[in-house]
Formats: sequence, structure tokens, C-alpha cells
Amino acid sequence: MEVRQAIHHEQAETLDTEGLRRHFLIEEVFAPGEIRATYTHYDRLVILGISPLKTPLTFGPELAQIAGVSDFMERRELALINISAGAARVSVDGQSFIVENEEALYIGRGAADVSFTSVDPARPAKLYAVSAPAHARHPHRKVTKKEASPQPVGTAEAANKRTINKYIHADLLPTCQLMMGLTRFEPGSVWNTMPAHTHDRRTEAYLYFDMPSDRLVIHLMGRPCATRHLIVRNEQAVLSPPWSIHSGSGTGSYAFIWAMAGDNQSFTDMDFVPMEALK
Ligand SMILES: O=C(O)C(=O)C[C@H](O)C(=O)CO
Ligand SMILES: [Zn+2]
Repeated sequence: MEVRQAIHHEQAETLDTEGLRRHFLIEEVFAPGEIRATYTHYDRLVILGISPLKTPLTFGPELAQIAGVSDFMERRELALINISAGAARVSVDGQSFIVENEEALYIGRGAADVSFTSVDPARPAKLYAVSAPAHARHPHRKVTKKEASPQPVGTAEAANKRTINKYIHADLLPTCQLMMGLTRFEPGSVWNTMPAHTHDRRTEAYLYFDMPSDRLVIHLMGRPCATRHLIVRNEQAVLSPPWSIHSGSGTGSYAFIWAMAGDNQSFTDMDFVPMEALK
């Protein structure tokens, strides 16, 4: 369990490479047989890597303690996507969900008994999850890839041909705050989210994945007038504070999971940055 404080852009702009990485990059999201968690003070988002094998994994007392409750999900909701070819079995208060590759699961506030296993421990599941405080209980629900309304965007000419899949989205299911989706690039396309945008009303986190070990993404962050970069590798996550753009380019194609929480649930609520304003 790690804790990340929310910091002002004035401080962020004084940081060197190591400082930027310490505050905004999560290098080890997953560890086999473990739940790894990063508690952030950005909209109190918790970023989790859940990597079950045979023994069921559950949310332990450390997670509950950091939220100041007796059970981690007591006042929280959670959304996850399985990025592994191996399926997961997720049990939520007696309901059992099989979550296959690139399927999502929403778990509503107050789920008391939650456990994760891999259907075949020889092909372990890898669940990327994000949790946010929740004011109401909404039904648990699995979302398939087909239900995520795949939306092709971008062009080969701009090297940004990709498909945006919206899994956890108000058009499909109610949540208190969480939104989550998966964007996948066509081979040869590498640019995500350019023109860049900010949304001061919401925090966003990106998990980059499906990259060979020698591939990297140059993730752009910071205020549009003072950008910085993070070198990000496979299965690493980036925190994007409300004042920051979140964009980048890879040395090849890749996929990423975006997740947001904050004041609204409108995917299109983005303040686009004119290209000439970027510095
Ligand atoms: O490919 C994209 O562009 C995205 O997926 C954008 C993110 O979803 C985003 O930044 C939403 O605010
Ligand atoms: Zn965004």
C-alpha cells in the first residue's frame, strides 16, 4: 500500500525526473498472488492491481484502515478490467462473476464479502481496478467488450487511429463517480489524446499495457504551458491531476485503460488545448 499526496502544479514544476516519477508514476501495479494498492489524495482514487492465483485474494485490514472504516468497500465503489487472457472468478456477497479478458466488473458500495481467484491458476488473471468514494449503492454488474460501445477515432495520417471502449459509463450503468474504459491502437498508430485536454473537475489515471518489454510511451503531463514527460513501460500507471494534460506517444502501438472520478460523468467534458498553446 502506497499513499500519494495531491500536489500543486507549482511544486510539480520544480520536480526533477525522479520526483515526477515518485509522485505521478506507479511502476509496479501488479505482483503475482497479491493485491497492490495506491491510495491517492486526488479525488481519493485508489489504484489497485489484483493478481490472483489459486488462493482467493480479499481486501485486507490495511485497505480498510486507510479509509478509516471496518471494510474497504463500506463507503466505496470499484471498477475493474481483466487485462490477462486468463479469466478471473470474482465473488461478491455470494454472486459469482467470471471476468474474461477485456471484460469489466463494477462492484457497488457496501459489498462486504469480495474475493478474487484465477479460473486457471496456470493462466492467471490480471485485474486492474480503480476505486472511489461512493454516496449510494448501485448494483454490481459485469460489462462485456461488446457492451462497451467501441468507437473508432483518429486517422492513420495523424498516427492516432484507435478504438475507445467505454465500459463503466453513465449511458450503460449507474455509478456514483467512476468512469472507466479501454483505448486500443491500430498497428502503426501511437498518439493518444492529441490535441490534449484537461478537465479540472475530474482526476484521471492511465494504465498502459500490451507492450513488449522494450516498448515505451512518452507520457506528457503538466499544465499545457509547462509540460513535462514520464517514460512509461508496460503495465505501469500514471496519475493525472485535474490541472494536467494526459497525452503521449509510444515507440509502437499499445493499449491503455483510463479511469476517472470527480464532479461529473460526462466523457466529453474536456477543455481542449489549442496546439499553439502547448509548451
Ligand atoms: O484515446 C483517447 O483519446 C482517450 O481514451 C481519452 C481518455 O479517455 C480521456 O482522457 C478521457 O478524458
Ligand atoms: Zn481526459
